[in-house]
Amino acid sequence: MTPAARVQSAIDLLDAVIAAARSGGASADRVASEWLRARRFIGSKDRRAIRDLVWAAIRACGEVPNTGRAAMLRLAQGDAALAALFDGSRYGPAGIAPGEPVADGGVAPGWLVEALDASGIDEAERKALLTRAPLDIRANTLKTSRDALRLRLPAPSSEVVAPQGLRLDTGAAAETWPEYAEGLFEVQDAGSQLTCEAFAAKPGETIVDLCAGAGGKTLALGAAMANSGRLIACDIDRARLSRLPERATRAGVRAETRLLDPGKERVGLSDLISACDGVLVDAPCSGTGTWRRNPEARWRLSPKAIARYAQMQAGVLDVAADLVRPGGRMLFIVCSLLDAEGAERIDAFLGRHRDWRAEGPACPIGKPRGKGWRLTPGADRTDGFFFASLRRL
Ligand SMILES: C[S@@+](CC[C@H](N)C(=O)[O-])C[C@H]1O[C@@H](n2cnc3c(N)ncnc32)[C@H](O)[C@@H]1O
Repeated sequence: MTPAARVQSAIDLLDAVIAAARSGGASADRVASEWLRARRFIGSKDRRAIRDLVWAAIRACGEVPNTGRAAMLRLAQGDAALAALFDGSRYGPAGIAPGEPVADGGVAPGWLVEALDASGIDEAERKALLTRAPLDIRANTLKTSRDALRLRLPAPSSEVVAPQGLRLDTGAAAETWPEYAEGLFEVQDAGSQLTCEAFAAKPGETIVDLCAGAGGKTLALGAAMANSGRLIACDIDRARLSRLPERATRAGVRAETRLLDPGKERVGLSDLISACDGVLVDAPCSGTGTWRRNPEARWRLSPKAIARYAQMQAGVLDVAADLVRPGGRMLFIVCSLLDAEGAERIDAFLGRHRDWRAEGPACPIGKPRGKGWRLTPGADRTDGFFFASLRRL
């Protein structure tokens, strides 16, 4: 493929990503995988170059662009070599017409920039939300140690502040390595690892991971508990939860799974009311802290969506509160940096539950935010998280 043909392919793929974002369809990652699967004739170097162009264009556009070409033109505004590829060559994009529409730049839609600003995320931090994320892994202490793992890995790594964390170069194909198949490590952002550390699950405890999804954090809790005690992973999403047992088997983690009925969570959890030492609430959220990995997610948000997430967060917090024994604890986590999904949710929870107190979560990096704690890509070089540690009196 010529460089210009790669640009035109990236424009075509962007059109598909934009259409999916507008209609609430599949994520950019899935759209790209399907688009490339249907074009097997495209070689691996070209695929990588097309993907890189598409993701760079997504990062460059704060609002959902009208067309893939307008998005690519926005990227080309800061890149003369890219602009020169709009040369009308065979398979390449047509030349740039005078006054041709260019997509808006910026970090995010205006209302969202304002909401981040009001939540103490300044311009430098907002820009950091769109940098490329490193690839972090967590040594699985059920099977190895961080030092032993480091010696076995086929690529260089550096230690991160999370006690079992290692950082690899972006793009390392870690999930294809035999050490991954053996369950010696999991791919998990260092910030996510630190939230699990802050929860401090211990052997012998009864722990519920209420919003377990496919088990990213469940596996870390299982390792911390050394498979002693009871670990119950719950979710309302059958497809996500069904991926957990296979991952747990690979990691050697013993965990029960429970599919809950939305709105009737307490029915499915009736045997665990006031019976848990701890409940982890990794609540559904807008994901504003994970734009480094999913930059197109910011095209899909709306004030209404944030309000819906806030309502869901209040709901799962109240369910979790019923499960914790007196003296027990809960850790609320969101990968969002908006106060509406973080500090404000905790204030509202404490207003509804007078028998609960917030405790400063133990974390070696980050900053306090309201009654919780925050990790940010700019200051902490992790995904963005808000988390709060709560104790039942
Ligand atoms: C942030 S994701 C969890 C990610 C997961 N803990 C991990 O580390 O990979 C939030 C999850 O909450 C689930 N969820 C939403 N509402 C819920 C509810 N009422 N009860 C339990 N889970 C819920 C969603 O299906 C989603 O899987």
